[in-house]
Amino acid sequence: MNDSELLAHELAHEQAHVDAVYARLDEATRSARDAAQTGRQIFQSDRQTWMREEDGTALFERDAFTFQAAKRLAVLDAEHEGLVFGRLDLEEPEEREVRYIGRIGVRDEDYEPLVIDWRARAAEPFYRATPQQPMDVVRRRVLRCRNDQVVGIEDDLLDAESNTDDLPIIGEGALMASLSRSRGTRMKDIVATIQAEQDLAIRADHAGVTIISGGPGTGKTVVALHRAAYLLYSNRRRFERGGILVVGPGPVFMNYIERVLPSLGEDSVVLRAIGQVAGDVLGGLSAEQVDDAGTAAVKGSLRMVGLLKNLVNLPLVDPGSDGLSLVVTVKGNVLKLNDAQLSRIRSGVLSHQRVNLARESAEKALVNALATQVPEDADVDPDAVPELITDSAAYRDFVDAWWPPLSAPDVLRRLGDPRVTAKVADGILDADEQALLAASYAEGHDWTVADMALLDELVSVLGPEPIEDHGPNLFIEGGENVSEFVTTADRLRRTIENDLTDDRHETYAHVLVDESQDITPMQWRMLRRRGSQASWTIVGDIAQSSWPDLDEVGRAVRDLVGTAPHREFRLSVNYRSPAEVFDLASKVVQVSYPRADLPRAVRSTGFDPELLETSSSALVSDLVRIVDRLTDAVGGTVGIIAPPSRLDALKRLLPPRLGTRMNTANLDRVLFVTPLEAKGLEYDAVVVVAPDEIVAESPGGVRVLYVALTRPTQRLVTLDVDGPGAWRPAP
Ligand SMILES: Nc1ncnc2c1ncn2[C@@H]1O[C@H](COP(=O)(O)OP(=O)(O)OP(=O)(O)O)[C@@H](O)[C@H]1O
Repeated sequence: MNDSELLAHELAHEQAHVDAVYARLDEATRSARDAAQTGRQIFQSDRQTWMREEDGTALFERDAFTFQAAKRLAVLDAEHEGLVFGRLDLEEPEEREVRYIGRIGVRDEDYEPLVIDWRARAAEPFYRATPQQPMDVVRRRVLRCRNDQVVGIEDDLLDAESNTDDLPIIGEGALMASLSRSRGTRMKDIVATIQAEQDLAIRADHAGVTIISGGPGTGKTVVALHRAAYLLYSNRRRFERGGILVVGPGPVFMNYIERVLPSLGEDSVVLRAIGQVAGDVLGGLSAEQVDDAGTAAVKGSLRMVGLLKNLVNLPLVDPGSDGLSLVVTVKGNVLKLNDAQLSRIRSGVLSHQRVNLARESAEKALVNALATQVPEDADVDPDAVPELITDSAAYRDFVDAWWPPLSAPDVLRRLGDPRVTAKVADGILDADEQALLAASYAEGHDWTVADMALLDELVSVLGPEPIEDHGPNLFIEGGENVSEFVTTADRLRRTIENDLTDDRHETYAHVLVDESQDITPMQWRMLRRRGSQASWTIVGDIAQSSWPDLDEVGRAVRDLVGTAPHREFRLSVNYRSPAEVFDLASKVVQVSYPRADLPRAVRSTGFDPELLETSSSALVSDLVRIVDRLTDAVGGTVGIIAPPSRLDALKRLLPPRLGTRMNTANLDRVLFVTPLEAKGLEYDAVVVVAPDEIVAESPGGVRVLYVALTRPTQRLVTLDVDGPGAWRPAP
């Protein structure tokens, strides 16, 4: 057989197995549908009985495994590259064993595995076996499928000693083939080509804190997402019920990664940009806008904790020159509390209760203090005094102004008044920092990402705002959906048990934080409220941090770890950047951050980065030419990474001029982002506009330029404006 006959023969052979898997799944889908139907009928015929989905399923235990597979198949994303993607040929003492590996496990009628779930122990050798330690694997085969058709095969021979006459070896390796494919606007899963060091991090124990570090392009994000899928597989009860939260830097990034988990058959993980995390206690409020570097540094700092406490304690009512006072007349007796007495009552109550939960106690304390002033010989029934006080208009008006329910946004907005900021920030922020803070809350400002953590902090200091009680809602919507029925009942029970002392944070059993080097200390506090009982996966690279104080970043993670069990993994290979590009990027970052963890780039393209120059007036026309050329040169995306001060103008001016040369499909391949928005993303070709301005405009300086330079998978062009560029490394 010649090579192409051999390939055709092998493809046909693998296709036969894949066909058998799909046939079995069709059968299982039918039986799953019948099972759901029967379950629903039982549920509907006896609505008084509590019916759990598991109980319904138990009726069909004879093929529960395949039933589950069919259920999970329903959530598998259509964009993935095939349900079955791998095959292992193992040398067993008796005979050769063949194992097929896939996104989900499937068994035949005799309960024999047709496909093993990639997360199962039996699939481990697919990822871990090496020629040095073959783990009994003779040949590892990656199958490339388009829908249910096998279209390609890539083999690795792991045990060269073994007799492989019956095992032909095809292709040049799956990893390289996968890395050189064009990138689209969505991240793809790597389930067919996970590397051994990545596999260790994915399958690490769930308890405590798992830290995954590594330079740009080492697969930290994609590994973290596969870890979420692995945790659900290995401990589904705990993590599906308790929930897994994945936090990333911004909405563009969240859109970029959102398809990975569905392509692995998982849709129960909550993905949130850091500006959306506090939405659970803020009525869904979220933010995308970011502050300028100086303001962001102030708002992210732990010093805000003390400042916000001062803010909450600052009375809302203007005390006037004589200070606050409360005067009530009861049957001709004048009762009075002065400023100092009122302050004492306020701090006494707040020493053990939060503002929004303490109004009742504060009123009790006020009434007691006033009642003791009624003379003993007064002509009043002592038991009637409290009611006489609380009925008086003077008392009611005073209490409403002195102790109103406070909303976190209203409280934070008070910082827009420089006099308020000066009072609460005295001894905490210097004058310049106070001015930045006050200016950022001036009339008409929008909430920023950093504000979300401050609002969250305020909610936890204030306590939840009292909500109007309309009584529990006993009507369940969507009654046919059995699992929702249970969830609604659970929620109801929780509300009754926890009542008002509940902070209403959503909490999770596992929290996975990506780009953790950019999480500010205030944001860590916000995240920890969502994971007080959780285990954690923390992913990041300090050398890409845009936060000015790197020690603070390290301290925040150490605090989180505390005494919990923890483990660290370092990923050492850069799968994204061509060696030519990464060589330049490493030289740039090392100048300002010599400790940067630099991975080894595995690919080279033969194209050196192009370091070009232009002038402000020629910038747009030069960019048009460059982008035009790059869209021809690469099959996927072209990213234009520009400093924030230039981005809007480029977004406006460039597309109309590009449009005259390109069709719409090509225009969709051109994307405009700031370096901060580019975090975690990648493009086939990248133009970094005005690198010196990127350094100057970002709190992280050169580290943020490093992020921009490490985004391309194939071509890099830098474009200095009005000068040769101080950022360029010495030749
Ligand atoms: N084992 C693998 N097989 C195929 N592709 C991989 C593998 N590991 C990583 N990649 C690819 O390398 C690229 C970089 O991965 P990822 O974005 O997860 O890296 P990262 O470490 O988070 O990068 P950064 O820190 O720069 O954001 C992605 O295109 C990813 O699909």
